[in-house]
Amino acid sequence: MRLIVDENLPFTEAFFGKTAELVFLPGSEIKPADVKDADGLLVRSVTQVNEQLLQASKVKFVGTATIGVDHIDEAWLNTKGIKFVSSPGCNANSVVDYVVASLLWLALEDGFKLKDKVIGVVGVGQVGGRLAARLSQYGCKVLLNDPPRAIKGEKGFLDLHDVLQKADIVCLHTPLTSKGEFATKHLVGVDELALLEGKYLLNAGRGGVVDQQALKNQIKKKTAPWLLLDVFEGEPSLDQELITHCLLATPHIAGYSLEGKSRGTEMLYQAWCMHLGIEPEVTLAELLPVPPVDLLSLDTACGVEEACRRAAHLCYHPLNDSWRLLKALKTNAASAGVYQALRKNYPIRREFSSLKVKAANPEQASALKALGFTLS
Ligand SMILES: NC(=O)C1=CN([C@@H]2O[C@H](COP(=O)(O)OP(=O)(O)OC[C@H]3O[C@@H](n4cnc5c(N)ncnc54)[C@H](O)[C@@H]3O)[C@@H](O)[C@H]2O)C=CC1
Ligand SMILES: O=C(O)C(=O)[C@H](O)COP(=O)(O)O
Repeated sequence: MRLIVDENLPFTEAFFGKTAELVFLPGSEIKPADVKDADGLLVRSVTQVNEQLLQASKVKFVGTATIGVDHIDEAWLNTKGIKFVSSPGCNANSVVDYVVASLLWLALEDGFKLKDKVIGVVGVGQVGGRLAARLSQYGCKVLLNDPPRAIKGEKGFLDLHDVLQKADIVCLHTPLTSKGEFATKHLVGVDELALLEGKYLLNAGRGGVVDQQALKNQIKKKTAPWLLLDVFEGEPSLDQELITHCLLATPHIAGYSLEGKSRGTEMLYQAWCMHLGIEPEVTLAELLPVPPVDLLSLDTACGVEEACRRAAHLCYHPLNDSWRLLKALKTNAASAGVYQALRKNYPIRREFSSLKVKAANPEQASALKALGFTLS
């Protein structure tokens, strides 16, 4: 068995080594000649998997270690009987950690309490659902928009414009789709952006969900929302003018916790074993290293939100990623190269749940638990 593997998938040797010969390639450079004699292909979001790539190959198994599947022509794979698997939810906690860490930073910088804000969540699936749960348990008022769920009769959802009007902070967590009743391409366009003036807009879904040109026009008119963007239209190229305007701009790394990326590999390994009709022998639990900080012990002098912020930023501070991106873009005009290099050399980052926190009082304990930390 021969597997072509994106070199940015962690633990592939440990998971797949006994079952196949592995050929590692940069994901954006995988070509038809590379996959011609392969049995399987393991990718991330940067490989377009379609007829052009696979028509002359004998690949019978394609796996993406990502939640998003907008880089995969699933319909074509289906017609060819090629087994396709994605990794639903693999890095959802990582994205939620990213959002929570970002909002706690924002609250400090802009002088508000996160708990006092109304948060709109657009797209209430694995990511949006977990984000909404954490924030509402923390005490925020959370407004939800998800028409595909609402139309099935599920309760608790509002119309998009209602959410944009009523929320102080809007977080986008839909997939990118361009067909069908609920297509999300440019879901946030001129009219929606007009409702967001003076508010905060965080996008950690896909860049194309926001009409970037409309956003840039709004920036010129000084009516744009404050932006926290992890994803951009046209990646890997980045619009430097837009990035300069962002409060936080990160190179599509919201899902890049070690746990999140590795869970993707583990999910593909389990699907590959099933495809081969063998029992999985390796688990992620035995591969993950011990987290670098064992225990955070908080003092009672630390206020509840400050306690959460300290715990969050001990695990992850989004400003580090934003600073690295801005700095690299200042010294390098080729934004695609900067984007790719930062993602390829991403430092190890652990999820909130990996940190044990000793709270000083019950208020701290319940807020920390709500936001995803493990209480000691
Ligand atoms: N920035 C990053 O690093 C990451 C980004 N993502 C992106 O986040 C997206 C969401 O991930 P999950 O929550 O795991 O996916 P999911 O499939 O569990 O949830 C997506 C939700 O969006 C809803 N939705 C679809 N069309 C909509 C519309 N027009 N308006 C409002 N809601 C709509 C769906 O009904 C669903 O509930 C992924 O598709 C991916 O593109 C995912 C992981 C990491
Ligand atoms: O899972 C997803 O969907 C994501 O957006 C991934 O975090 C993106 O990672 P790459 O595949 O682009 O490395």
